[in-house]
Amino acid sequence: MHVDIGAALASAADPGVERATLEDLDERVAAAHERIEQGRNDDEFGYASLNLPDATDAQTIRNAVDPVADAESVITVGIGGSALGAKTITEALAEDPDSHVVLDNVDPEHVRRTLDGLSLADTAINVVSRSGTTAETLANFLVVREAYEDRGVDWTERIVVTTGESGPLRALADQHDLPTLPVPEGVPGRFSALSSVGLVPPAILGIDIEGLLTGGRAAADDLAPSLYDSPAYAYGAMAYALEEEGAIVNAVMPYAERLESFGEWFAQLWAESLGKDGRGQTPARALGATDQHSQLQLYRAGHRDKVVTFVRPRERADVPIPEPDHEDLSYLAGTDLGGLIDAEYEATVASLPAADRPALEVEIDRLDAENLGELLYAMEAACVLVGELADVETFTQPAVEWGKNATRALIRGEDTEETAVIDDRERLRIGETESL
Ligand SMILES: O=P(O)(O)OC[C@H]1O[C@H](O)[C@H](O)[C@@H](O)[C@@H]1O
Repeated sequence: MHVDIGAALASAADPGVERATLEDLDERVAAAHERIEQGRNDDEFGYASLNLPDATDAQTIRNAVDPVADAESVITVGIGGSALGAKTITEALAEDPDSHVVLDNVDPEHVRRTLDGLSLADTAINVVSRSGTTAETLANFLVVREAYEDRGVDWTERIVVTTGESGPLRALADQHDLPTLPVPEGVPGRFSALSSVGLVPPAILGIDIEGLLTGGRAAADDLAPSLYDSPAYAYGAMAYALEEEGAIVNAVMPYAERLESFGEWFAQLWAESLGKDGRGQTPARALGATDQHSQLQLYRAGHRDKVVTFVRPRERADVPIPEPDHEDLSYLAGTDLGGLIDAEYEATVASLPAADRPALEVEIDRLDAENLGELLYAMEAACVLVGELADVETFTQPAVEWGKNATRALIRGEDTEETAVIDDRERLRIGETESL
């Protein structure tokens, strides 16, 4: 993996980072690296995430999924960090991307249609909740369970549960004697892709989970006390410095359909980890080349509050473009779709500094298990570095808890501080037909 920061230097873009600023920042990167290494050595909460490539035992995961390894597809019941890692990995690496279905939302129509469309006898259930208490996950689990029963399929034979030591999900797993994997100690959900939390569906679908861990290990070995020696830290340091210069939006634009969910995973990582104390880049999601034809207008000519992060695999399987039978299309003769998407990538990256707007490039060799493991780990390390530089509590998410508590109180019909806020919130309804 490598990172190119040239198009985000002040000589190329505004907002941009002066080389002198980077030199100064490099000393802070060295100090942050020392702090991160200390945390890793002590397996401290959060920092322990960066030890997962060594700490995760792939064989334990393979043993746990063995009873369901014949499944043709997997349904994951989980949300946020308990779903997005697995979703990202299977979307990128599974032979059939539709073989992994994620029920993270509780939109009833979506849940019903998803279950109706699956052959449940051939579908393994992967239930994941670090806390074991998340309402969406527990509710969907009960619905999924009943769907299996209704179709005469023994769900207890098709399931793997990943959860913590306590909580309702753990209690249910014990009660029904279900195969259960633990969540890793000291690792917040959004940092747990390279653990049982993210690797069960890939293992069931025959993905090289050992390769993912090998890639993670390679990225860990690349962490160094200078941003000039470490692609992950170079990315993190630039993201931090760009935010300081006003780039408060980070639009992640992979040039690979199979990396579309990577943008979703990155968004949670960045937002929940760094959105604190009145700061943090807002992650935006785009897909190359598709969004060149929609969002790019804003990125080149809108507010000067953004950096675009381009991500691409350098090699990919190709599809030749058939000989055109119209002279206006002769420029496509002898080319292929890979050549076209690469040309679009080069053109779009260059188009940003040409409009005085910053871009960062992250390139991996190809989209395989090792390179994906490297990419996920490197982005986690970059995020931890930004947290150190910005001096925020990277590994907590107190602002999310408010909504979770309020939802639970509403469902239970309790009067709490949160429900009072909901009752009292200001409204100015236009075109109201009837009150709820
Ligand atoms: O794994 P769970 O405990 O079910 O949590 C799932 C998600 O819930 C919350 O919204 C947290 O903010 C996320 O960080 C977490 O990934």
